[in-house]
Amino acid sequence: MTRVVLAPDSFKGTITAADAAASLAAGWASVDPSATFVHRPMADGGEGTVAAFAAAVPGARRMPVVVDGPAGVPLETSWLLLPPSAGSPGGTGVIDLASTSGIELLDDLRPWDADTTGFGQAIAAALDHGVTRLVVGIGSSASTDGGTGMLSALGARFLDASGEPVARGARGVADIASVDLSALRTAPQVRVLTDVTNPLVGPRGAAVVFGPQKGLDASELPDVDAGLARLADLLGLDAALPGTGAAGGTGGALVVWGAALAPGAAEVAELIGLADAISDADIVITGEGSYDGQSGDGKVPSFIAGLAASAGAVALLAAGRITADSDVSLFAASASLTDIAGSSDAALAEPARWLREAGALLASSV
Ligand SMILES: Nc1ncnc2c1ncn2[C@@H]1O[C@H](COP(=O)(O)OP(=O)(O)O)[C@@H](O)[C@H]1O
Ligand SMILES: O=C(O)[C@@H](CO)OP(=O)(O)O
Repeated sequence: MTRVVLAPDSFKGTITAADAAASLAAGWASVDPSATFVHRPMADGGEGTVAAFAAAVPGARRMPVVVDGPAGVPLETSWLLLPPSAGSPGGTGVIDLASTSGIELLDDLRPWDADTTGFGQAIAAALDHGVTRLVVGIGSSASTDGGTGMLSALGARFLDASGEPVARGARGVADIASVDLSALRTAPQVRVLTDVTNPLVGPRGAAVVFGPQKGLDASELPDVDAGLARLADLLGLDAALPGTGAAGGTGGALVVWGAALAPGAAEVAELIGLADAISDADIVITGEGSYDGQSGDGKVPSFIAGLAASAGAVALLAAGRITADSDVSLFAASASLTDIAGSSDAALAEPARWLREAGALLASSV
């Protein structure tokens, strides 16, 4: 009897990690009906982080909240309440920025006006509930506001040269002349799961690397980058610190709030007990939308491959696409939905169908 752990990341824009895991399991079972399955949908701090905790932690409860979404209109979303524990008698609040201020919540990109206010409002709701610990995931954001929206929702004030509050979003960052943190709410224990380790500014910074996917033109990047650099100066933040550039600079804002940043995949794996789940597994299947040259250290698939290797389990990969510059040598076998479906469009259109096929293919390959 084969013991299979399913631990994919979400396939951004097409299928959640939980649904990807279910499809892979169904495909595997069609070839190997006696196999047993443990579902551990993964996340890296970006989209699906709350869902990963919800799937893995008994007694976790979704807490509805209405926030100012990235489109500039109210958004019904939720944060997750984990039961009280020895280290956190008031319970733990899990919030991911992707669910409150994420790029997937937009029909049309708003690079200058989307902001992270909604994320701060969800954090405030968890604090109001009385949680004594926060786990927050950042990534998949719609904005490059340096986390000013989040800090504003927690009591900070960002003022222009005349002492007036600046506009929300990246638009206002350039106008910030002073910052008033006197009414900023006190942070409890906060663990931040960052999906990338980029610094706040410079050629690998939040604006230059992630601004274009949010809709910024190449010609606009230097101004946004310079605004973030000035903001870091005003906040006394080290703009070179790894992770400060996650989610449009929200990583940096969380450091200012007193939080510790940690690479998301490893931290999510630890918090959902993935090593335990893998310890007696024969096979571990992971995956993500695009397995490419950037899928190196820290991303979900390579991290899972390492965990599988240390547990003596066979690691397998299913990805929407697998690019030529990627390293698949970490896996005993891999399956590309694009190859199985015959085209990228087909793979994008029916991810669950092709993930079932991938599960069957992988089961036949070992
Ligand atoms: N079902 C799919 N088939 C083919 N490609 C996919 C599929 N789902 C997602 N992708 C590709 O993966 C990209 C997202 O990559 P992903 O690894 O999920 O996110 P990230 O890089 O932010 O962690 C999408 O832009 C898309 O091109
Ligand atoms: O939100 C962002 O700015 C980036 C980096 O954190 O997210 P993603 O890696 O999902 O593109």
